[in-house]
Amino acid sequence: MNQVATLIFNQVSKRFDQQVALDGLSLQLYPGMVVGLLGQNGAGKSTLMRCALGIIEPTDGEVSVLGSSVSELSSALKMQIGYVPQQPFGYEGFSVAKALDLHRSFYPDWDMALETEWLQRFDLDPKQQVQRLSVGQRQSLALIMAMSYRPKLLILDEPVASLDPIARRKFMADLFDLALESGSCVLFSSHITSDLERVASHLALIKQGKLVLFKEIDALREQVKLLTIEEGVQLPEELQLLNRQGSKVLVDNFQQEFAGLIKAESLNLEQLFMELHS
Ligand SMILES: Nc1ncnc2c1ncn2[C@@H]1O[C@H](COP(=O)(O)OP(=O)(O)OP(=O)(O)O)[C@@H](O)[C@H]1O
Repeated sequence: MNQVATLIFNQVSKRFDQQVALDGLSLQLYPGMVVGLLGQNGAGKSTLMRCALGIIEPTDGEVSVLGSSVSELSSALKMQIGYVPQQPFGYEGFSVAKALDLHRSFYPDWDMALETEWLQRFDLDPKQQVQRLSVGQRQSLALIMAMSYRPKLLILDEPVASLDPIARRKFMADLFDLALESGSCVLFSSHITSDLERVASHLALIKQGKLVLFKEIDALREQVKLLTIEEGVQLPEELQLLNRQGSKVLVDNFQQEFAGLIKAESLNLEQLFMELHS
């Protein structure tokens, strides 16, 4: 790939006292990717995102964003990054319109038409006071604020957790369109595997701070398989072992049948997640 990577993690570790939150994690994301980040509670998803934003510093390793070390990002590059945390965020005492006015003033590339369209999509009333919005409505407002300047890197920490199913579906579909249209790279975490399967171009799976799988969603079904094998069978070298329970073996990079293989099953994302953690 000749493009400049939007986000690079190079052997990044983060420890909080004795707690290892990220463990030698390497990852490269490029424009147009919509990357779903999946992992158990406490796996390190938020820590990864906060390192990518420069909110916290890694204990070891390097993070670079849009070609610059994250600790030395210029103001111009910072304006190319959008972020919605798990729990947004201030603007109490403001109406939705006033909050947007203020937020917009920081971003010269703000797309007013996009803002208006998304206010309507989320059915947000510009006259409503921010502190009277429901949790889901606040989340929607935070999303509009993070997306309306069409950032090159958009980081969303469980963006749809508080949205109702209709708003969630719409949001996910729009997110994908927006990324395609503007060449943005999107990194989002979600525990809703069906959303991930539907909209993400890539899956990044983390377990105890380690990246155990990073793959195009379309390649998952073909290459990640739950194998049942005969006792004592040696696995072919090309297979990458993800988990093992007796004769059941979860592998990546499956290519062809081999002697001693009884069965090879494809898994959906939820099944894969369960098998990886069994
Ligand atoms: N500021 C902190 N101080 C101490 N430990 C922390 C801090 N932030 C995160 N951790 C620990 O690091 C680990 C990873 O946490 P993180 O919030 O990244 O997980 P997560 O995958 O986002 O979880 P969830 O799905 O529950 O949001 C956890 O064990 C957590 O307790």
